Amino acid sequence: MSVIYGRVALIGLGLIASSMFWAMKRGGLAGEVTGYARSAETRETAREIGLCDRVCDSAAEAVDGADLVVLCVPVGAMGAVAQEIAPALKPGATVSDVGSVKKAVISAVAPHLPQGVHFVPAHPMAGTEHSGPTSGFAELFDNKYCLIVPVTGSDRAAVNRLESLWHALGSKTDEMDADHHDLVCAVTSHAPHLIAYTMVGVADDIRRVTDSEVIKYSAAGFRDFTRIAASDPTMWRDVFLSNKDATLEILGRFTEELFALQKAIRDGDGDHLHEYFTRTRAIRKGIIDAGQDTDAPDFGRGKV
Ligand SMILES: NC(=O)c1ccc[n+]([C@@H]2O[C@H](COP(=O)([O-])OP(=O)(O)OC[C@H]3O[C@@H](n4cnc5c(N)ncnc54)[C@H](O)[C@@H]3O)[C@@H](O)[C@H]2O)c1
Ligand SMILES: O=C(O)C(=O)C[C@]1(C(=O)O)C=C[C@@H](O)C=C1
Repeated sequence: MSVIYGRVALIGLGLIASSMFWAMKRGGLAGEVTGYARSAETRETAREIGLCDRVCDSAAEAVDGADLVVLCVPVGAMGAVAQEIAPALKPGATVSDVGSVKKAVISAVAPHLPQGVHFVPAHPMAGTEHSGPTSGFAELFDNKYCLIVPVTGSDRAAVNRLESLWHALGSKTDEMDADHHDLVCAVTSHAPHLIAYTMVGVADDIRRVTDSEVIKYSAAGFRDFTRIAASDPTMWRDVFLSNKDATLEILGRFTEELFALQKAIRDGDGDHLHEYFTRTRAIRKGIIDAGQDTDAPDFGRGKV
């Protein structure tokens, strides 16, 4: 593959930025990648592990001369970071982000960007429960979607160039508007995380009664919940506070359905439970048939 941006700056050196860096190196997609993180400890770790060609001690220094700047900080920090880097941005540069919420990030970032700088928000639908500079790996984005959320007046050439970077990082891309993005992610990612956090919290309360049995006897189902519930607290606090409306809408529907299932159990309404579980099983089969569960081992195929 060939160089897509001469100079890329990554602001915030955690899971997503480090994975982008290793994937850019894998494909030779950037001439030079600079990086900046707020904490001196993170910058030191980045230097030690060779994360970024040059780790800078200020955000302004990192973005100086960059053709692409990617904001990889928690959603609640995006506005302040945009304000900090704005005076140092090169005219004609593209600013993008990888935030899990789009409407709030666009409102926080766009007002700070000078004329002549292109803003192309994006969101890779890929991650793990790990965070920090040592957690990234080049394959994270392979076969995953990256959602591109152009803003009003986004320059087409800048959007296409960013999409070509995500393709070269291994991802498929789709474009959508911010409202739609935030609703889709509330369903597919944000509400599920809150449910996992809650379930693990409930188990932790019960553990005090049953000693360590909850962990000792937990099989795959609960363990998967604990993986999700181990995700970074700062990141997820910011996601819920920034995608309030869509998350509350989905949680409202979730609660209604939960109550209906609760009633079916109390009433001994097996038909209701069976129909419901048959419908959800078909959804899983649809995902696998569409080849979208790239993490699923073969045991899933053909059996559901
Ligand atoms: N983790 C995921 O699964 C995932 C997936 C897709 C998108 N995202 C989004 O990507 C972004 C980064 O997430 P991550 O998982 O890489 O997080 P992370 O916690 O691994 O890394 C965040 C980095 O930002 C730095 N940081 C925090 N505040 C800062 C500030 N004000 N200025 C400069 N640096 C600052 C932290 O020190 C850390 O290095 C978030 O907006 C998140 O919503 C995360
Ligand atoms: O795989 C995981 O651990 C994730 O939580 C990744 C996940 C998701 O919910 O799918 C988390 C947040 C994102 O913004 C995008 C992807």
